[in-house]
Amino acid sequence: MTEWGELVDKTEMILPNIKVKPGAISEHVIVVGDPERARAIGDQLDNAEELAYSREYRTINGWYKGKKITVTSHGVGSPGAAVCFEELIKAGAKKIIRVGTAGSYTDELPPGSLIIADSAVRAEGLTKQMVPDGVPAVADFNMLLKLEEQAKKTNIKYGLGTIVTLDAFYAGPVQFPHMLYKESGALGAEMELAALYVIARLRGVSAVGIFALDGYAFSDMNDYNPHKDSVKKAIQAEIDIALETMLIL
Ligand SMILES: O=P(O)(O)O[C@H]1O[C@H](CO)[C@@H](O)[C@H]1O
Ligand SMILES: O=c1cc[nH]c(=O)[nH]1
Repeated sequence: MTEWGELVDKTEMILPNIKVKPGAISEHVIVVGDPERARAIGDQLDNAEELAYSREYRTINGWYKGKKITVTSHGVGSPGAAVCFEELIKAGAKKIIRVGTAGSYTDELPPGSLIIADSAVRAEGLTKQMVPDGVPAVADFNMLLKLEEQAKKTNIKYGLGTIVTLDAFYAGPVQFPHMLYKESGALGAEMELAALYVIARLRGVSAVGIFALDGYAFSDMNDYNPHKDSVKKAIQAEIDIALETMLIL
């Protein structure tokens, strides 16, 4: 008897949200929040081709120094980003580097410097619906070492440590617990890394994250301006570090 599954032509299958076919991407994937950043990275690749631009998810294939790389934007916030990470993994992603921006917790890492995140605090809601409390959100150790190896070759300042993944960007009457996390050892805050680390570990793939600091997490986000030259320079530096890391993975 014919099984229902046999009637589905897998070559015609398309992932519902990122709108990419399984197998159409590289195993080496860079993920970024901003579709414009995805395009900018695509501009640095040879023979770049946009595979899809669906919702906030823009996916570009290209070649960096002879290595096939895919770049995808995942938008802002863990739930939407998680959809992207899951579908990228279904499409064939095995080594994922998040190239993001974050707010700093410390004067030792001023705007314009970088954080390489060995771990993320799960201060968001998405992973709580997926795995129990206490499950850590951690980087792949090998990818972390390789990423730091490349960062050391540059003269940009970076810190290696924990980043906090939050859901809210603009505060309400409830204050963000930034000071508590800072005193607990975190270096900065962003909005998607914990989801990436938890999902990568769950699905058996590897991931790491690097962040350009675009301000201080404690400051009033109504004055947020991530478009300063020093931040643009740091974003370019982390893109270069991520691309060079892909060559040795
Ligand atoms: O610059 P990206 O990669 O989007 O990362 C950070 O910037 C966004 C907020 O402006 C959030 O997505 C946060 O995680
Ligand atoms: O989530 C983010 C991203 C960049 N800068 C911040 O302060 N927070």
